[in-house]
Amino acid sequence: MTEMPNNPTPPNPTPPVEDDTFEAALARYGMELDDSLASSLKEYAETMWRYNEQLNLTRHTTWDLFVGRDLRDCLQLAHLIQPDEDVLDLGSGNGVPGIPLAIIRPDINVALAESVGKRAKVLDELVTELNLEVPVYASRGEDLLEDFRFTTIVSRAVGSLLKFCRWVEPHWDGFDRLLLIKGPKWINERGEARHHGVLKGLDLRIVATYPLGNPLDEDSPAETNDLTPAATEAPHPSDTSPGEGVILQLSPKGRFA
Ligand SMILES: C[S@@+](CC[C@H](N)C(=O)[O-])C[C@H]1O[C@@H](n2cnc3c(N)ncnc32)[C@H](O)[C@@H]1O
Repeated sequence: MTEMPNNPTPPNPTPPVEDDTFEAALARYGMELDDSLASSLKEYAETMWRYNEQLNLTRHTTWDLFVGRDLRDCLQLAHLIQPDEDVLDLGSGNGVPGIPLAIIRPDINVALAESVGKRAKVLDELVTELNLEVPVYASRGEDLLEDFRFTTIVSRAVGSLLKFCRWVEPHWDGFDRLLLIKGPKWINERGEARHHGVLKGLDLRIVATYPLGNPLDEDSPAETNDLTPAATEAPHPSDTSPGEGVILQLSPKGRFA
């Protein structure tokens, strides 16, 4: 007769793992992408995560974070760019938003600027591996504006509004507008920028707002499938809830009437 163990193995306390696949995360966030676009974006994330094992590029290493934060920001941004624009991603780091933007919008020209040489080298290898025609500059983005012209500079998680305005202030002839992806703290950043007078002569508009929460979290703001940009007129700050992401557009007054 087989002896029963004294201490039988307890039931596995780990809760059932959610379906952690790209496709399941897209469905959770209500994003419908065509198969070839989804496959290119998935390839980007998987390749970037592989490089992330050698060099710290991102902390967004689950499909929920990639889809809910990185991809959501990039899809919002993609709606705001006109065909044929020359776009610079300033402070590209892991390639967000520039690389997904180049994949989503093959009709525009995207370049990446990354000031840390090792990261720029990895970005260069990454775009080569993904067969993307995206130049990577190992340089401070604002310095590139001495030699190149862009229609739009895009950026996420690189510097406060104050810092950005100071960096690009001497270079407004080198580009038409800035599109900055920001979280709820943008209102404080605007206060700081105003306090230092760096917004004088500039138009600041909110050109997109969208919920940041996880759709599985009941406390998070309601998710919508509407990826169209929100109003182009800046609403009152209280119109954006604490859980919202925004895209801010800055341009010299009167440039975009
Ligand atoms: C926190 S990471 C953000 C990366 C990515 N944009 C994202 O949203 O995940 C900021 C990156 O910007 C780079 N950086 C900071 N200032 C820069 C500048 N003036 N020009 C180019 N790169 C810059 C840093 O080296 C770093 O890799």
